Amino acid sequence: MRIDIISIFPDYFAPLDLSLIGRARTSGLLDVHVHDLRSWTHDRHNTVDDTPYGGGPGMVMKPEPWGEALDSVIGDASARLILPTPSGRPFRQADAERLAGEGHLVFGCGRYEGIDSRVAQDAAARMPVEEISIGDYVLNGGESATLVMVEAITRLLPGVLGNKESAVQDSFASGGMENLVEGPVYTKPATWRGHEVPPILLSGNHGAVDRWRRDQALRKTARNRPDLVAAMPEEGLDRRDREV
Ligand SMILES: N#Cc1c(-c2ccc3cc[nH]c3c2)n[nH]c1N
Repeated sequence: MRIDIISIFPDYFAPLDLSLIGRARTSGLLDVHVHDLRSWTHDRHNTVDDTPYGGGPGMVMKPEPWGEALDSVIGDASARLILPTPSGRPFRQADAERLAGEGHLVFGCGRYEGIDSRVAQDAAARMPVEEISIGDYVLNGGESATLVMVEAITRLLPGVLGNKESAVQDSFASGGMENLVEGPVYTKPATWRGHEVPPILLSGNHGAVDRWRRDQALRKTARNRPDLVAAMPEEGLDRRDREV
């Protein structure tokens, strides 16, 4: 997979040199390029914003630099443009799984009051464009959202997660624990500050451990995410599972 990221704060993406994603880049599993939007400005102040038509507070990102940047970065017809925005469709695990199957993703990181809307309109004539939000809270720009989405997507690529990590047991992952959050996890020592590891986990009875883990995941989901429990089909859940 190739990922291009366009931002006025390219240094924001230094974390993509670290850990599993950094290793995936080094090994060639993942090809990430970060671009400074100001590279496509031509005035002495490298201007990327201007006042909004119709008035109102703040500034809007000018279309010209974005148009030139996207023309330059998107050489192939297979690219998909992702625009993080608070007004976008909610980003879910299913989106991460879907986008992990793409060959080329381009992330356009807005700032200020956003990017001139004609940029998405113009791009949509040439490629799929998705406006996506990572949650119902306000950030100062699209960079944090892009980091979140890049991590959620690229960790699913074959070979990125090592033997020590697993995408199967994750919260929200498919494979029988859909729509459940993860239950509690434990490691050595068996006793720590008087706290014992649940004996079932030391029993060696894998069937009983799996049932216990699903029960714990259901309980935690009911406690922390009653919205997910309410959305579950009736079969497979008893009254106790719905108790907080
Ligand atoms: N995704 C997302 C966002 C944002 C966001 C994204 C882009 C810009 C550009 C200026 N302000 C922004 C906020 N806020 N909250 C989210 N969930």
